[in-house]
Amino acid sequence: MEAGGAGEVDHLAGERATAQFDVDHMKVAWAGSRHAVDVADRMARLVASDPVFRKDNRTMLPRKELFKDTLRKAAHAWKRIVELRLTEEEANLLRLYVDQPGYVDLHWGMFVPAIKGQGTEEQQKKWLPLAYKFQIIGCYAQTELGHGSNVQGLETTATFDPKTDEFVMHSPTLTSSKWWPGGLGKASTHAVVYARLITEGKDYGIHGFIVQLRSLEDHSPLPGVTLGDIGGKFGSGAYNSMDNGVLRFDHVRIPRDQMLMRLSQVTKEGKYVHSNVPKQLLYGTMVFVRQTIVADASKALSRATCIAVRYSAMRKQFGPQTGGPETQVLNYKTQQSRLFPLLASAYAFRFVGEWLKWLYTDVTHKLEAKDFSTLQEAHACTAGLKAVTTSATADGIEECRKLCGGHGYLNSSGLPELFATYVPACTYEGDNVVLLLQVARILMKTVSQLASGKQPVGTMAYMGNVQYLMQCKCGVNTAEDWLSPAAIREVFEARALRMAVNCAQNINRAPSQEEGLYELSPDLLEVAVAHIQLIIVTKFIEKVEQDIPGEGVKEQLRNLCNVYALYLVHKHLGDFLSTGCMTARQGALANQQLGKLYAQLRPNAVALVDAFNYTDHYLGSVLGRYDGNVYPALYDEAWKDPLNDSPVPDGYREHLRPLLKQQLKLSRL
Ligand SMILES: CCCCCCCCCCC/C=C/C(=O)SCCNC(=O)CCNC(=O)[C@H](O)C(C)(C)COP(=O)(O)OP(=O)(O)OC[C@H]1O[C@@H](n2cnc3c(N)ncnc32)[C@H](O)[C@@H]1OP(=O)(O)O
Ligand SMILES: Cc1cc2nc3c(=O)[nH]c(=O)nc-3n(C[C@H](O)[C@H](O)[C@H](O)COP(=O)(O)OP(=O)(O)OC[C@H]3O[C@@H](n4cnc5c(N)ncnc54)[C@H](O)[C@@H]3O)c2cc1C
Repeated sequence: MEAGGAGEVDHLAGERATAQFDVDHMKVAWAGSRHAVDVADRMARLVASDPVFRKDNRTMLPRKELFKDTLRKAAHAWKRIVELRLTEEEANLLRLYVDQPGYVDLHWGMFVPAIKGQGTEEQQKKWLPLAYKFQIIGCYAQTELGHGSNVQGLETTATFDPKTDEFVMHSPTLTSSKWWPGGLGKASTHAVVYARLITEGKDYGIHGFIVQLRSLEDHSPLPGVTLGDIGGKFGSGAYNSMDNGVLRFDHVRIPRDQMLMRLSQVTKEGKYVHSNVPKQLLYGTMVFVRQTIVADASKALSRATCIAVRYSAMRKQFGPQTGGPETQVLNYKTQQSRLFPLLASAYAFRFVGEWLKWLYTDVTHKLEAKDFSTLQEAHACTAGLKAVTTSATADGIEECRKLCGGHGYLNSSGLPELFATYVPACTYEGDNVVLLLQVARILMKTVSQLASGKQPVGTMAYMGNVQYLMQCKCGVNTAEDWLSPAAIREVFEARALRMAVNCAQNINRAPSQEEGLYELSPDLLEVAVAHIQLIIVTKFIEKVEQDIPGEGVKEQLRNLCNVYALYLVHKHLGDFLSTGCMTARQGALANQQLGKLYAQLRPNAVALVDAFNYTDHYLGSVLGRYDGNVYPALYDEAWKDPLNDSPVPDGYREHLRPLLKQQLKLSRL
């Protein structure tokens, strides 16, 4: 927990004293409201003080024990949620702070939303109460051994039999085996299974079905159902607590009313009826989860930067040539230029995540009123932001590990496990490249419609300003000019639009649209990234323009926003120069200003990560401790490794002793 207890020394007190803003108010800005800070605080402390939720031994547990530990924690969490009558908000936070991937994530995160989004009212009435009380455990079984990205390529079949009013679920090939769903391997009793609907001899494509997989009596797989875990995954601990599973059906029968029938129905005679709604609503659960993944990116990156900032403030290496105390590594300009953009990105992702949640809620309300006009915007924003934020976060966690030097490589730093747990976010819920290509295709469509005078809306509205943005010149003359939000916004808009228009022109030169899209797909990725970065920068600017209480809080956020934007200008300078948005001199001025911003951020760095309000339990890092007392913690942690249980290791008698004795004999010859 945080420092302040009797006898504790705050080794970072000096750093905290230099902060130029009110940390308590920054906590509110980060969490979204005073209420959010208070609830999070209570739940984090509840978890941290409960011995069942201990996790410092997690990377040393063999897989079977780790899995059992996950079941124990999930059951205990549920017991506490019921005993304490926690609200949904409190329960979600409690699960977050337990911080161990497990079947409950998929049960609450995908199974329940899939039924809510795609089930009829009657189906929701039947299944949701069972799920809410954990009388059934569900997962989301979409991906197969042969196809994940290409959902329309899935092979599992659900063939309607009008004689018995049932669907027959079948896995016709090895590649049709469901493969990857979390919670499927060992825990789930039910799944929402995506399969090709076949009725009256016709294949109507992919639809969702609720299928019971295991007995509710003894948990054994039901007849015709083959189930198992797909095996160990990257890293120690990490995502290995999750039972990602394999599932095969051998002509398994389910009642007709277990097809999720909100979007389309099959009558008892076998007639297929599609409601008058876009087919893409079938992908609604993925859109929902992609939106939550953006919020999670800021959590993961803020954890990593919290560890790296605190440790860098405490770690010292080298000193002035003239002697004197050694230098805190956080004072090295190279350390700042690697770390501060990541800190700024954590804040940027937090605020764009907040905005995306608003967008998602708004679109959901419109869909309920049968207004589908914002579906494309929701898809483009969730897909693109999921891709850009998860890739940057995965890279950022690894950079934080390097920023902590050798100690960052130890499991006790928390960073290897954080990375191993986080990195599949670049793949699940849509491979990032596949998702960015979706965004790019929508951008290409928007460009092609500009000539007809159709005005783009939402986050693409800037493209309507094509006449101006295609020829405008950046007005920056001094480094300080880069502090203008209007100047920043304009270069990001001009870069994104010009890249999109250039790409569209190149595609038009190809023999066919399809060939053009295929040949230019690497360029299309960059077009999508430029557009999504514009959204993140814009939402950060808009956040800073709001009324933000607390001494110095707005100034710090403005500084972080400028760091984020100018770091991107520096990193993608090639784009900005090649599209003619700015000159090389203006690029140099941006970099000059970035250096000044880092210097202003430096005295606030530790307080800016304190504002995340993470307990030591949640951080799970000896390097990121609130009190900065790193060395005794590192030293103590080493002795907890099972290898140190005895001074002479197992295996000495069989493998070391004979070797050493033989060397002794040889030396006597
Ligand atoms: C409290 C919450 C806690 C949450 C905790 C969660 C923990 C997470 C743990 C991780 C679990 C992981 C789960 C999974 O991974 S589940 C499996 C996810 N799988 C995927 O994401 C597959 C990706 N593939 C796809 O989405 C589609 O196949 C793809 C979009 C790539 C292609 O679709 P399709 O074959 O239909 O073809 P098109 O590209 O031609 O698209 C046709 C039109 O549809 C539009 N479109 C596509 N997707 C969507 C969408 N989602 N919404 C709206 N519209 C969509 C597309 O733009 C095309 O439009 P046009 O016809 O106008 O061009
Ligand atoms: C930890 C984890 C948890 C998961 N949980 C679930 C779950 O609960 N439920 C579930 O149903 N699924 C789950 N999945 C599966 C996940 O959704 C898929 O792995 C993901 O959608 C990627 O699909 P794929 O594996 O088929 O990759 P592939 O599509 O085979 O990707 C391989 C490579 O091909 C590239 N590629 C593919 N298509 C294109 C294209 N059109 N253009 C250019 N490049 C392309 C990709 O960029 C990638 O580099 C999980 C996966 C992981 C790793």
